[in-house]
Amino acid sequence: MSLLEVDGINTFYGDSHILFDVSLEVKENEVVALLGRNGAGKSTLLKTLAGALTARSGNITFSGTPIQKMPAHLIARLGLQLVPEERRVFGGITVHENLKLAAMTAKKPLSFSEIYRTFPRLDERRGNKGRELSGGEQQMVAIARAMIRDAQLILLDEPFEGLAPLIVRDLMNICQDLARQGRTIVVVEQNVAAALSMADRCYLLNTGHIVFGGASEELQSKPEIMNRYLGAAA
Ligand SMILES: Nc1ncnc2c1ncn2[C@@H]1O[C@H](COP(=O)(O)OP(=O)(O)OP(=O)(O)O)[C@@H](O)[C@H]1O
Repeated sequence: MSLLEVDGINTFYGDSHILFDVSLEVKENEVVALLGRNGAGKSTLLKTLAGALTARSGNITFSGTPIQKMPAHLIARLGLQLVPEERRVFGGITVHENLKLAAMTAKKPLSFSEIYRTFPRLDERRGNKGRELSGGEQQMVAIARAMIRDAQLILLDEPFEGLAPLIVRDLMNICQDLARQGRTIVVVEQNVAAALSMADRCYLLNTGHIVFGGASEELQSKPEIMNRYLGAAA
């Protein structure tokens, strides 16, 4: 059984039908990329998985539990955490305090030493306020918060947006480390090259429909699909 099974979900904003019979699966320890042009429905899909939006039909099973009707905070407690695009790091408190707050809402938080081993940069910056951090460091705090809550599945919405190439590389390494440590990652990213280089598999969304699902190398070997659905982004 896969860690996450999504079967035929349909999501709406009011009357606007955004996701059409979306099905996919994510296995333990995988890094899976969700790709597609602006407006394809990638963020809507992540929000539906995390319970921030409710699908009007279809099923979502996480670790064997049906979650499609569950509120977001309960889904988070089961071990599925969304790291939203805005990062939402508290600027007025330190890195360590940001992590402490996240740990307080966890069922079984990880130790700080474990977190700082994975994020040595945050160890160096643990006494700095959130607002003093670079964009890349804020992204690390956002991911570390999901990790300290012992998330099994971490959904990352455009984690590399606006970041310099060197910090993107650091973050990619961290994501691959997390997968090696037994966590599973789904990443939505406009930086197609970066997403494909870190993902084992990928799904391609076009106007709310899945038009490709398979190994990252398989997609890379199909330039006609890359051009048709990703265009200049590829
Ligand atoms: N709150 C909302 N109310 C109504 N429509 C929305 C809302 N949020 C998004 N949409 C619409 O849903 C569609 C999918 O948006 P979504 O943000 O999921 O796409 P995306 O693939 O993540 O694109 P991007 O990379 O631009 O964020 C778009 O047509 C968008 O205009």
